[in-house]
Amino acid sequence: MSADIIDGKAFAEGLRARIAEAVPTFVSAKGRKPGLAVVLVGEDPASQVYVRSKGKATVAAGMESFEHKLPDTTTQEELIALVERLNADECVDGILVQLPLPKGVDDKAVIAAIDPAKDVDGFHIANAGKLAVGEEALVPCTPLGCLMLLKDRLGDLSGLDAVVVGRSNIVGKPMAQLLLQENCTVTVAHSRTRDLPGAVRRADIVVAAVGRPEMIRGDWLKPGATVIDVGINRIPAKEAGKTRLVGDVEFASARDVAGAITPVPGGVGPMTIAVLLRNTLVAAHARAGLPPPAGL
Ligand SMILES: Nc1nc2c(c(=O)[nH]1)N[C@@H](CN(C=O)c1ccc(C(=O)N[C@@H](CCC(=O)O)C(=O)O)cc1)CN2
Ligand SMILES: [Mg+2]
Repeated sequence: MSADIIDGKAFAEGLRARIAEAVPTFVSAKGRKPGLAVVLVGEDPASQVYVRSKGKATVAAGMESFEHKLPDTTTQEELIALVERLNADECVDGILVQLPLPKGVDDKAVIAAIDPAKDVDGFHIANAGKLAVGEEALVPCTPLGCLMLLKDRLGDLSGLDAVVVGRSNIVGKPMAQLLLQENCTVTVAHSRTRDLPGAVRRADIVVAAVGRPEMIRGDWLKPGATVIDVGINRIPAKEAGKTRLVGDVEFASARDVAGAITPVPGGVGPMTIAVLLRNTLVAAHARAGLPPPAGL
């Protein structure tokens, strides 16, 4: 058996097109574009690439992009002062502080300063709490993107066994909450789980978000399982001095056992930015007292 490949890049392009079609409704109602402010502190090369992609995607969707690039000498107080200015800016519907932040800046304190209504990353504890109790919330982009791919592939998830490998606040925990809301039986596994292959083998749905290159192997999987690989790990390639990207799942062996699998790159990654745009439009509508945009 060879698994179907879940094309996250194509799904993300479709979602971005639907967002671009929905934006004019907001513009006609409010007389301005929805606005997303992205804050980058320091010179991390990967973060610079992600921030540039977010800015371009925002403009391509017909929204306003406000980029704030600060030196890595920026203090926590200075960063929080900027967040507070963005909270007060009526033209800003979404605020995103790119992670990781430089050493010495406490990301928890910075995220806590963001107005929860503008928290398009869904990282604020007010949004995390709402998600946990099943209230309307802004939901972290990567897990919401994973859920969209799962529902597109499987339809109703009710009653399925799901394992989430990884318990981060950004992916693992919100992913587990989203799957619970879909009536899955959810196991959250992590580095101290005693029998990780056993937990994975029981699952119809595997979401891998541990940050360990190719850790989950094909012989751990239940035949026909749907595998969502959140890992983005750069490892040395065969050619000297070169690197390649791999996920947390060993793709070659998993492909022979799974029913469907996301590739790395081109699976979950592109969904993160598409869902960010979706969350920005959702936040803009909510702030304006408009009904949520349909079909997103
Ligand atoms: N404030 C935030 N910081 C970070 C987030 C986040 O959601 N909010 N997520 C990651 C980085 N990230 C977006 O910020 C991101 C990572 C990866 C991709 C992506 O499309 N990856 C490609 C591969 C890219 C490559 O070739 O290197 C893929 O998987 O196909 C998009 C966004 C951490 N910080
Ligand atoms: Mg993790």
